Amino acid sequence: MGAVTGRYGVAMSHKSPKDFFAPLAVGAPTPPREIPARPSRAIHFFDPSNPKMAAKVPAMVGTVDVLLGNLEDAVKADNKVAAREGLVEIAKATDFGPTQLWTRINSLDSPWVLDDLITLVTEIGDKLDVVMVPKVQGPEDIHYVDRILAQLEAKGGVERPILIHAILETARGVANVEDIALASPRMQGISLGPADLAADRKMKTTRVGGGHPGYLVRQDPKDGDIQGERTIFQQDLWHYTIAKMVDACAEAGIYPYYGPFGDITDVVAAEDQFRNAFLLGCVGTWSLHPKQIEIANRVFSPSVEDIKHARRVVAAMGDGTGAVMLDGKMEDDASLKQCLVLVDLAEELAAIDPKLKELYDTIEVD
Ligand SMILES: CC(C)(COP(=O)(O)OP(=O)(O)OC[C@H]1O[C@@H](n2cnc3c(N)ncnc32)[C@H](O)[C@@H]1OP(=O)(O)O)[C@@H](O)C(=O)NCCC(=O)NCCSC(=O)C[C@H](O)C(=O)O
Ligand SMILES: [Mg+2]
Repeated sequence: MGAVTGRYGVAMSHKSPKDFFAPLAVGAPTPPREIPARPSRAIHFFDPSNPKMAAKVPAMVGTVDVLLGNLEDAVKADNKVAAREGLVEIAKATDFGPTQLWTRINSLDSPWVLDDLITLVTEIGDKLDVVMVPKVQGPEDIHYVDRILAQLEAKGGVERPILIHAILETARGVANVEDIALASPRMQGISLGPADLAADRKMKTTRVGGGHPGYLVRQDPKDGDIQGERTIFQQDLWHYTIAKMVDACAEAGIYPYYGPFGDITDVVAAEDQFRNAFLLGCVGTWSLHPKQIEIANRVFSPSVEDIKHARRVVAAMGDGTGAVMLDGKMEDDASLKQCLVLVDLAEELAAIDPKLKELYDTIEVD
């Protein structure tokens, strides 16, 4: 098949389904056909060049689903090499048990990223689960990282393919989100990067994620009295982007995440933001401070009430077809499927979280 023309008349070439799943370097591991559903409720960021933070990492193993050594923004330019080397040291010295180890590399237009990839994959490639790539603009960025990872995995003798996670933090990235999600069999997921995205879009916010009191809808005036008391409803600045990202991820069979919530002290609003993302289909969020881990673990685990209801529906639906009445509400094949999303998630989480297992095991279905 010949070349086709994509957006803006740019020539695109086809790849056969067989080639899509072939290693991109001789000796590299075969890319995965499915991305395993591993719990990742909180992706906890730490700066490996910060001795205080680094010292806390070993004790966090088992308390958080993902530990992420951050090399990009929030690490001072003078500390980039120290952060990279610090991550290698921590990874070599730590047994991560059930906790995944991820990294966020520097952006693809930075002078550090090539050394980030070379060092991390050849030194600790066997311990790294996922490489998070910031400021992804389109599938070409994923193809670039995909090929380099394959070359380095082959060079370093890495036996398990390292997965790729993209951050959605440019307007062009949002426009291309479906193509990004489908760009490689290594794609694990996508996170919202609200701070960079706001800047790139020229939104007039100065916060790292969360809402804004000025983005609102006001109740209509009563009896034409525009000066009278009127309720205001603050709106969600991120709804459109998160929903678009969730659809792209669902189509590709990968996982969507909310990103950072920068107001560390406002644990209430952080919980709201995380819950909105959970309800909309995200599987997790970032944690920037230890106090955000507990919030994320709680919000991204189905509640006892949800699981109790879901199991009642599963039991009532028998072979899964037809319609039944439960507590005055109609349940059918489609609501059963929604309930199974929660039941399956509870099982995945219970497998790695003994406290949740105990909690879910005690639920009695009447
Ligand atoms: C936000 C922080 C700068 C706050 O740090 P600090 O002022 O030190 O907080 P505390 O005094 O409350 O800290 C108490 C102790 O806990 C340790 N600590 C703090 N944060 C972490 C952490 N993330 N991991 C492990 N340990 C942590 C402190 O060292 C204190 O220790 P001790 O003194 O021994 O008791 C800081 O939390 C921080 O830098 N967090 C990470 C920030 C980050 O990674 N930012 C980048 C991601 S967001 C982003 O990039 C935007 C996105 O891309 C977008 O575009 O939207
Ligand atoms: Mg960013």
